[in-house]
Amino acid sequence: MPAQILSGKEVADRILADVAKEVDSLARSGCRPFLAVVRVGDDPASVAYVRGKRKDAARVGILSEEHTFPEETGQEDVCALIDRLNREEGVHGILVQLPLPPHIDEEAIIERIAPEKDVDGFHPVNVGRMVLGQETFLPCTPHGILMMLRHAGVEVRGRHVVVVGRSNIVGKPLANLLLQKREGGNATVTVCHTATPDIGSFTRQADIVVVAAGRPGVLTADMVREGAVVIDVGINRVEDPSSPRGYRLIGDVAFEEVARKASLITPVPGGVGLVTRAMLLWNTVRAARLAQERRGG
Ligand SMILES: NC(=O)C1=CN([C@@H]2O[C@H](COP(=O)(O)OP(=O)(O)OC[C@H]3O[C@@H](n4cnc5c(N)ncnc54)[C@H](OP(=O)(O)O)[C@@H]3O)[C@@H](O)[C@H]2O)C=CC1
Ligand SMILES: Nc1nc(=O)c2c([nH]1)NC[C@@H]1CN(c3ccc(C(=O)N[C@@H](CCC(=O)O)C(=O)O)cc3)C=[N+]21
Repeated sequence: MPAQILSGKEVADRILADVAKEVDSLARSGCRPFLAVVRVGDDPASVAYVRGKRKDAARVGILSEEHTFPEETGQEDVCALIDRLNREEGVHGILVQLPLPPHIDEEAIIERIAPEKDVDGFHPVNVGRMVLGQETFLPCTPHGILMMLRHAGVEVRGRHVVVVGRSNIVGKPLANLLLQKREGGNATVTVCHTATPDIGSFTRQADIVVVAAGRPGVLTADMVREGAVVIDVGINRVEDPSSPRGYRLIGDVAFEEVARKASLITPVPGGVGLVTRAMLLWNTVRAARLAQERRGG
């Protein structure tokens, strides 16, 4: 039986409808949510992300501003911009696109962002709060994946989830959220990475496989159990002269063959990425609301 497609569009549209309502309510009290995006260089997945965010923000009435630096920009210039954005009352969310070029100290940049404006949920304070199960900005991609599973009626509790990838922005926080003793969690979680020998021996045991490796073809049909749920996070560029941009985006999963075996699978494009964007705007309106409350509004 070929898999059903778990589309990100439907999930994202629902979230964005809620976000738009919250934007209206904030606007009535004189507050317009504002997101600042900082990009250094031209990482392809970041370019795709920025393009999509701008579109979604405009659609729900969130103001967004992009600061784009050339690849060779130094640490101090990026820090100076973050300091300024931290001070600006009208800026509610700050997102620095990752990865940063190798000469820039990524950790120092993330720590520079005021935690209350860290709509990515990457600041150590927010990561700590998340791990402890406290209220905070949840990282957008892992949170979006939980929303997609819930939307599709996929029960996570008691299931074995195998996550391929352990980055700070996807794999690690996702594994943590799935593990937590609360709604949307309670899974048994295995995390694979480049030091894992024979990843297939783990993914074949999974009820749910999430792939966030950043390499096409990391998950093939022989690596999944019949009826598994497959979530593809990867965003990879492949040349395609027939497409207007000269390239198209594909995920990390060998989609055609895996779809023949899985029960449910997310597409790329049109999957996790769209929901990630919606969760970011969700965090942005929440940051705006919290800022307004702090000012006594
Ligand atoms: N759709 C969306 O919303 C988003 C998509 N992305 C995309 O998802 C992908 C992953 O992103 P990100 O987590 O930031 O990437 P990173 O490159 O930071 O991390 C990749 C992780 O995957 C592991 N890995 C890489 N290759 C393999 C392999 N062949 N087998 C097993 N493990 C492997 C790495 O292991 P090790 O730690 O050992 O190096 C690492 O832990 C990228 O394509 C990115 O563009 C990212 C964020 C959001
Ligand atoms: N600080 C930071 N936070 C991130 O969350 C972050 C990041 N840096 N760096 C890059 C990766 C990648 N990422 C994507 C999110 C959505 C789409 C997305 O919207 N994809 C559309 C396609 C868009 C298109 O076609 O251009 C889709 O899959 O349908 C893509 C990529 C977030 N990331």
